[in-house]
Amino acid sequence: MTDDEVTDDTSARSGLSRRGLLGLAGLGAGVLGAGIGVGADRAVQASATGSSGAQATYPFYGKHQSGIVTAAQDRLHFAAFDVSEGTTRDDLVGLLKDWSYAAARMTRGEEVSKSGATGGSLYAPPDDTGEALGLPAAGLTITIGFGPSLFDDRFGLASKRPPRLIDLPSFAGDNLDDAMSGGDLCIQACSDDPQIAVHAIRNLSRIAFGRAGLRWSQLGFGRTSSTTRGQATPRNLFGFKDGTANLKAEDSALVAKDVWASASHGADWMDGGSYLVSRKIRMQIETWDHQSLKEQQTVVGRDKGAGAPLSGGTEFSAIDFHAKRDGAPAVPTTSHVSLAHPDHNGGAQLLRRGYNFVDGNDSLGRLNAGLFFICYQNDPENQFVRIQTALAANDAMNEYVQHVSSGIFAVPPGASRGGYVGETLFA
Ligand SMILES: C=CC1=C(C)c2cc3[nH]c(cc4nc(cc5[nH]c(cc1n2)c(C)c5CCC(=O)O)C(CCC(=O)O)=C4C)c(C)c3C=C
Ligand SMILES: [Fe+2]
Repeated sequence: MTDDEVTDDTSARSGLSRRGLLGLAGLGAGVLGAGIGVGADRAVQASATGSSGAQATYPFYGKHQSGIVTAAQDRLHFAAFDVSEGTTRDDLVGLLKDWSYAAARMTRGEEVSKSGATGGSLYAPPDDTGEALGLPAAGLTITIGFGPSLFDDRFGLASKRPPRLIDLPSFAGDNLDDAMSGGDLCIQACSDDPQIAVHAIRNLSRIAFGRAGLRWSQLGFGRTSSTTRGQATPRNLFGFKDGTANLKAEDSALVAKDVWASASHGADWMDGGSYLVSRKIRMQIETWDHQSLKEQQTVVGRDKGAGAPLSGGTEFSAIDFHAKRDGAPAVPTTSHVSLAHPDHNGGAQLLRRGYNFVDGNDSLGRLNAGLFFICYQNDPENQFVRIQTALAANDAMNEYVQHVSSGIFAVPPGASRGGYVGETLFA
């Protein structure tokens, strides 16, 4: 636990709102009358079995939301929502309170409400869907964000839009699917157990029923970045170590400079928050697999085995952009790491937190696979946009990748104990 986090306790709100319970019922007041267990104090059934990793829990309340510098878990379920027509500002606040209440419980390994999957009325749908019963939280974090569209004229938030929550420009080579992009709200659920991450999104979607609906969602596996020095660098679907030069939680001065938003950035309510950019990047893995090892390493700019820069050394050696091989730069100027490196982007750095994905296959028998890229920063224009502009123009990797979905979200600071994510925005 960092100094910025506070331990969760049970002093939070006493239960889901009536609207949240209606969402769980999926119907109306008649069902409520049938007796959903509002506030019923039944024992939570999540058991404490499994490995020590599975036992990991991260606090929901704190200065920053968990799921940003938290050691990247192995699985992801990411969801974007649109607020439903007719939803008022008060309804939206109610939704954020309900999400925070349920999220705080789930991150402790509890069900979404006290009556949960089996403790309510026999004649009403249970509050919790039940597939996480008996499973530990497995390091579940639930991170909530607000898209630019939330700051239109529907909820009186236009004047509160942070100047750094920009609309992303289009980049060369983009092939974005609008239906899989954007969204008023997002939830990033990460856990070391895929069932726990899916359970979180499924139940938060139910709670939102009538107030917000799922716009798009993405499952991910095999984190493609380390976010702490204690983690081994994982590999992406090109088979390369990914995350070597990532910002790490231990780099506290850099994290403070590059990740956390501050009141001085033009939106007081974002102090302690961050900005999330998501890009679903399809990777032509069959084409890649036909390339020689030399070509693959030339594209990345690193060695495939150890992950060392092509200028020499070991995985964590600094890249020497002046080193020459056969009279040419040892790390090609069009290699991915050269173009993405802070030295070539005015010092810009990102905290990357992406995941591999495989969504079945296409009609030609090619895997629909790639990287669901997620990064956090406090200045998307001068961080993600700057780096992606350079990559889109010249990256040798472009021959093998295509961006198909895009999102940007303001991720507010963490909730105060018993409060809710977004409380500083609506204060
Ligand atoms: C705009 C930001 C980035 C996108 C989009 C992106 C896509 C992408 N990356 C890989 C694989 C690797 N990336 C690596 C390093 C790296 N990538 C970015 C940014 C984006 N990548 C940065 C800032 C860096 C670090 C550069 C540096 O400082 O050296 C690496 C090398 C290992 C590492 O340092 O993490 C790999 C491998 C893929 C496959 C991909 C899209 C599908
Ligand atoms: Fe990269």
